[in-house]
Amino acid sequence: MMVVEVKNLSKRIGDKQILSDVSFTVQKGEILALVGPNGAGKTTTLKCIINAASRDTGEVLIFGKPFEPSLKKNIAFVSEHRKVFSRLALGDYYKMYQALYPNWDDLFFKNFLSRYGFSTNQELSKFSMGQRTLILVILALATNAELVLLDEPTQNLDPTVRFELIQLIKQYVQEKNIAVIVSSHEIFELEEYATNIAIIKNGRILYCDSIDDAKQKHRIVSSMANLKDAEVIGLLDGEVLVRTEKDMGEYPRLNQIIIGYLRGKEGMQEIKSGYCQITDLNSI
Ligand SMILES: Nc1ncnc2c1ncn2[C@@H]1O[C@H](COP(=O)(O)OP(=O)(O)OP(=O)(O)O)[C@@H](O)[C@H]1O
Repeated sequence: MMVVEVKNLSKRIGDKQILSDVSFTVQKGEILALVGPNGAGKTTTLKCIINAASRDTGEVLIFGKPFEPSLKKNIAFVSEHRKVFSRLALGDYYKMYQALYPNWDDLFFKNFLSRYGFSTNQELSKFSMGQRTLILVILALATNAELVLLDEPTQNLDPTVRFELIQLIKQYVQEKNIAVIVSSHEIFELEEYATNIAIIKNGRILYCDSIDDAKQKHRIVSSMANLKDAEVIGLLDGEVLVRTEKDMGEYPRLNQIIIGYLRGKEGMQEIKSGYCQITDLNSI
């Protein structure tokens, strides 16, 4: 079932085009990773989905409908800046979320509290940035909302907590059959939990697909390979990411697909007669 449909979203601020014709969909059971460099438009896209930022053109449908306030109880969002109300304790947040979200999963949240031993009397603003990130992501999952948006959910987390959180997100999506959109720079860890990928650069989606299909459709080949039946996507160190239906080269890992699209063909002198030549890989 379709949870989010983003159709041809464009947005300009002043004379800067922030988003250009952004389109993708997210279904139940999917974890879509929105990846791209700083300033690519990831946070703006998330904000447009939850109606926290305006758009110039395009459409966003959530559960098949344009945004309306009643949808809020079915959407949870963890923002990039982890802003929290000063003076509100973790216990206050717990009560607030419980009241706002009718499907609140109390057992899940209580298990989390006992697992980490966090005091509900401590002000949320007094937790470390990593602890605050963890708490806000767990609060978002405990809402049982059918759409969860997480901006950089593993930022500032130590490796153990990061691993546990990734497992929790994965397990939670599978068990509850919800949809998650994650904005992330952590391209090496995405393979562990994302099911779909949307690569964004300069406000444009360069590629969007399920990760399994993306791997099927691309190959890593030598820079001197015959590329007659392949579309060159981008350069990796000494190798090339290509899109092809031919069984050539090796299947890529997700991070190679992402880097290939983000780097593009820059540094490639020319592609002629089916062969590509690399000029200076160190310049990429
Ligand atoms: N309110 C604003 N006024 C002016 N420019 C803005 C505003 N909000 C965002 N931008 C610009 O829009 C672009 C996209 O920003 P956005 O925060 O969506 O990127 P991002 O991909 O989330 O980046 P990061 O990975 O650094 O968090 C940036 O160039 C940013 O400077």
